[in-house]
Amino acid sequence: MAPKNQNKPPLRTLSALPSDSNYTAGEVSLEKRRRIGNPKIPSTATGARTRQALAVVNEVADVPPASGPPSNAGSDGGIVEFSKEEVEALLTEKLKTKNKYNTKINGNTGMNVVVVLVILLIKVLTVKLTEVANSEKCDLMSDYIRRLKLCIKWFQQLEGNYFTEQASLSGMLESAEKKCNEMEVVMNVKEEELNSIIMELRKNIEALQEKFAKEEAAKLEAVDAYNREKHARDTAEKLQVALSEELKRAQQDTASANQKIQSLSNTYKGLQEYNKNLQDYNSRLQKDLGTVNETLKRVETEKAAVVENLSGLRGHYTSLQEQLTSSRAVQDESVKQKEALASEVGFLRGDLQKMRDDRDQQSLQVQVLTDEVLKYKECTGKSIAELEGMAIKTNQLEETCLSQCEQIKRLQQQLAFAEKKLEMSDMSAVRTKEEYEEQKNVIFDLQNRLAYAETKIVEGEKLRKKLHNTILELKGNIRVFCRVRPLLSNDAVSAETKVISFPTSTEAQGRGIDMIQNGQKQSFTFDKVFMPEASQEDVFVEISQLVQSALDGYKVCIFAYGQTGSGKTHTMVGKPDSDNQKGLIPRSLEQVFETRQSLQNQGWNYKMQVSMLEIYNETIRDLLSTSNSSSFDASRPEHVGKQYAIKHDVNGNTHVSDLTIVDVHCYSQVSKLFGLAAESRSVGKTQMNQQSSRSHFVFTLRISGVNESTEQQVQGVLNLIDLAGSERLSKSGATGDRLKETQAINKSLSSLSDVIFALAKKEEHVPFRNSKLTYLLQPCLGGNSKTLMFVNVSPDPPSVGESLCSLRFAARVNACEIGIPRRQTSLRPIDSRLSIG
Ligand SMILES: Nc1ncnc2c1ncn2[C@@H]1O[C@H](COP(=O)(O)OP(=O)(O)OP(=O)(O)O)[C@@H](O)[C@H]1O
Repeated sequence: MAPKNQNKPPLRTLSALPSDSNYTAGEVSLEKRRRIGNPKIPSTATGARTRQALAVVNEVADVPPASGPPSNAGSDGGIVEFSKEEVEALLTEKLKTKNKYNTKINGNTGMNVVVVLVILLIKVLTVKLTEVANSEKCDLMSDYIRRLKLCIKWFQQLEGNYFTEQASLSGMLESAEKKCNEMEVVMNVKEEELNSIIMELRKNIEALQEKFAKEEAAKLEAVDAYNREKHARDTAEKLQVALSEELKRAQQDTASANQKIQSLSNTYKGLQEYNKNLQDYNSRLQKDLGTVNETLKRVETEKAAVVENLSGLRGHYTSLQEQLTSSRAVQDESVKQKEALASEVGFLRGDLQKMRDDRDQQSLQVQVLTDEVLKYKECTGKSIAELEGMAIKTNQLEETCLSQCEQIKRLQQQLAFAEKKLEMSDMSAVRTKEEYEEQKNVIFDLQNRLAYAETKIVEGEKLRKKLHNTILELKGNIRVFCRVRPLLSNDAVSAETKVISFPTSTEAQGRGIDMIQNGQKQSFTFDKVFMPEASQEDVFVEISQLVQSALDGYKVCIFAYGQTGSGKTHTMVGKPDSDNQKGLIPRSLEQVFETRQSLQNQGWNYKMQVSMLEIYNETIRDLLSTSNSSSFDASRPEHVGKQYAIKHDVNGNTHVSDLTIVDVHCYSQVSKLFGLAAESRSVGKTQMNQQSSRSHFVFTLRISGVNESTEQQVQGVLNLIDLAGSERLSKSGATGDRLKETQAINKSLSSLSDVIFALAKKEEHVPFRNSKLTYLLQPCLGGNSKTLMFVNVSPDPPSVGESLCSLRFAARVNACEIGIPRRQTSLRPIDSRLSIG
């Protein structure tokens, strides 16, 4: 970096200052200073003035003047200028004349001139005072004093001028320095500006260089492109030339083909004309044939006329005979002429003989020549054979050539056809590509829409699940349906003994049931009451939503509760092979598999597992175990060691050890499993429809669903249970094993009832008795699980007591669930039989 003062303007020396008015005084003062303080400076310009000034002094001091007298000599008011020499002369003069007054002055030559002069003046005054008497020298002294005064005055003035000049110079110097500083600031600013401009310019240069490089590259590319284009153009031109030649040939071919076409068309026209002529001819012939036929007819008529004329002609014949004789006379004359001519022929024959002789000689000559020719021919025979061979070969080659030419033509035609085809396929490929691009865009659009629709579906599905669950929750997580079976043929039927009726009031319609016992009517209300005529389908419609909940990942438990023979098995199982009579279990499974199929499109993949067990006398039996036989025997080796222990994990899933769990993919598989289970039940298949079921049948479907696209997972359980029929111990009259059986059933039903009842009341503490059925179902009964209880009722009058028992329990559950306070219900406490342990 340049030093700071480098850019400063050079300071002006006084001598370098311009000669404008501001500096005039300075110049004058400088000149004066030179004259006074610097004796070395030659001052020829001031020589005249010096002499003039000295002249004034010399005139007074009696010094011979060099020029005329000074203008202001002797005047106190005028300013007399003194040069250094004059001042020195003045001092020297004084020293010469008055050396005795001041001997120290020589030693003070270096003092200030003014001080010296003042001292001198004082001394002179002193001398004047002391030596006033000396009148001779008085005048000289007074003159000398006057000049000294003048000199002092001049010096004072000079000094005053000098100070003012110094002040003005210092002011000028300051202003110059100020200006310099300002200038320096301006210069600094300008320098910065210039630096920034330089930077910008550098950047511009770099950008321009980059641009230049790019443009250079672009130019090179353009040159390359130009070269390529040029090359392409050359080849195109060559191609054009070749093509134009081909075009010419093609045009010639076209012209010849046109000519051929012309000739062919001419021929065709000729043929057409010929054909036309032939047709005309044919028509003419047809016409002629007509005319000939007419002529023939005419000829026939004319023939008759001719026969008529024949007689006339015979007369004419005789006249002709006469003409014949005259003609014979003429013939005789002609014979004579013939003889004359025959002699003439004899002469001519002699001439002919001569001619023949000549001919024979010539024939001999020809023979000789022919022999010679034969010899030649023998000689050339071989060559001819070869020639012929060659000719044959040539012919063959020509034929080959012709066939090849034809082949070439055919190939050329094929080539042209193929080229056309190629062109067309190129065009179609371009079209196909365009279509492909369009299709791609369409597919992309569709994919976007699909993704959007899928997200919508997923959202919709979530909403549906939520709403579905909300609806079910509003309906109640524990619901109770009552189903009354129709009277059977073996039921005791009479109009008077009708024990069940259904209220028709708006409030209770479809939900209420009245039962009469001993003339007293008892009313019950449920979520839904199915009358005897309700079909299996009607019942299923009401529970199908729960099946959907199981697919949505909830635990669902549907069971049928009721007295023996009230229709539990009919409701839950029915006749699986009959479309109308199949029960809830087959229908639910059908729905599950149908829904699984439809949900597959939404990305859901379900795994289904089935297990079926029976709880008989508080013993769990695996109905799908292949080792099962028609009757259960705990002592059998295959049954030994299988504990079927029930365990619940932290996730609320139930596991039964050793229980057979089968993966199923369709309803038919489950149907087969039903057959297997039926054979394994404690009541044999053949006895199933005749005997009451004395065990609880638990069908469990575990549903694991994964949706990979939405990364959702569900774990649902569907328990479908056909409970054993309840029976009063007092009524059953059972003893021994039958008594044990009934006690076990009652105990488990009582336990289950207590749990459900507690859940319905939303009690925090759920009672649990030592019942395997209750323990097995426990996770499926509480929390967010959905429970549906069917209370099956028989309309058979002898069953009224049992029916009332079931209805009371179910009605209480229902009343608790829908929030009716316990004291407002007119229901009696649960039947004591349910507490029997
Ligand atoms: N809604 C109905 N319609 C027609 N018949 C029915 C109906 N309900 C039950 N039945 C018939 O009544 C009889 C007894 O029914 P079911 O065996 O289902 O009773 P249950 O309650 O299962 O008896 P248990 O407890 O002794 O097993 C059967 O013959 C059955 O076909």
